[in-house]
Amino acid sequence: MAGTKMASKVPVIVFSEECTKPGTSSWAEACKVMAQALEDHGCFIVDHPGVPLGLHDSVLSVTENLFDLPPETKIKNTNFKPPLGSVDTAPGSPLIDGIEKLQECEKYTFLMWPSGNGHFWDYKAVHDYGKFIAEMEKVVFRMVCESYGVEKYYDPYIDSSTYLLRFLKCKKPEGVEGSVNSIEHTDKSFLSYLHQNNIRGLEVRTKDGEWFTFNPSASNFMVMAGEACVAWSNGRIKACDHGVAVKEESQVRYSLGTFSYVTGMIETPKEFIDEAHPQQYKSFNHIDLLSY
Ligand SMILES: O=C(O)CCC(=O)C(=O)O
Ligand SMILES: [Fe+2]
Repeated sequence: MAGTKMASKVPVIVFSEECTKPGTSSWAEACKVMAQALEDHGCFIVDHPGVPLGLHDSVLSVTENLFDLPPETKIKNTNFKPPLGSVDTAPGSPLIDGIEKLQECEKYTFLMWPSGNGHFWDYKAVHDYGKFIAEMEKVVFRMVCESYGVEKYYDPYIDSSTYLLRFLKCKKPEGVEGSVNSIEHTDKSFLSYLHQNNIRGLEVRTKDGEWFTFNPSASNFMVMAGEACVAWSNGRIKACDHGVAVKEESQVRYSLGTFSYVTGMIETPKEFIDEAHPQQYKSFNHIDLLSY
């Protein structure tokens, strides 16, 4: 299949140059695979050959440095955004709200490292990562809009969407039998993008109810629909049920959860509504959903 490979039940879409060009046959094929995967499992994997060289290593190295900071430093971040995802949302868990904006990355970095130990590269790496995800969302959302014939909603959505990055750390303590599990949940984001180091852990529930383990790599991103996307699509798209189960002992799993959300109202396009599909969700403010 052009631009896509079915390595597993959760499809992998290769974001090659050809595939990310609207109008090509691989673009059309990817649109189909993406919409079907979102309806079936609420997720798909993007294998992105265009990840800038070194971005994966540099952003994970910032993640490690952040977790090495003392709790009294981490707690200085008073942005207790209600959870967009559901894992490790304790005060002080590192997060940057508005990762696509350089000044937000800068502000957070200086809050964490006020003595400034030459951390320009850190916030630059984090910001580059944010920009990269925001660009990926542009392709993903354009494909989604095209699949459902709702292209006119693309611009207003992209103009009002923003990205929250949560850094996550999980380690299975020595001597514990089985795996260390997080709770199974769906996110409240519009879309979530999960990327991580090489310690496996992320599991998603597929259409048939089985758990699928994400195989991490520097170029792989799990893209999941959150509850806001379900409401927007009038229930056509499913929210991805997922959790984290770390089985490898003494290994530290670092992951980056980027959650897109809209600063404003989520409204179901009328194209999703007809007699057979009556409107299921009233318009709502996305921020209100987060505190619900
Ligand atoms: O660590 C992960 O890969 C998953 C995190 C997650 O599901 C969340 O924060 O909502
Ligand atoms: Fe989540």
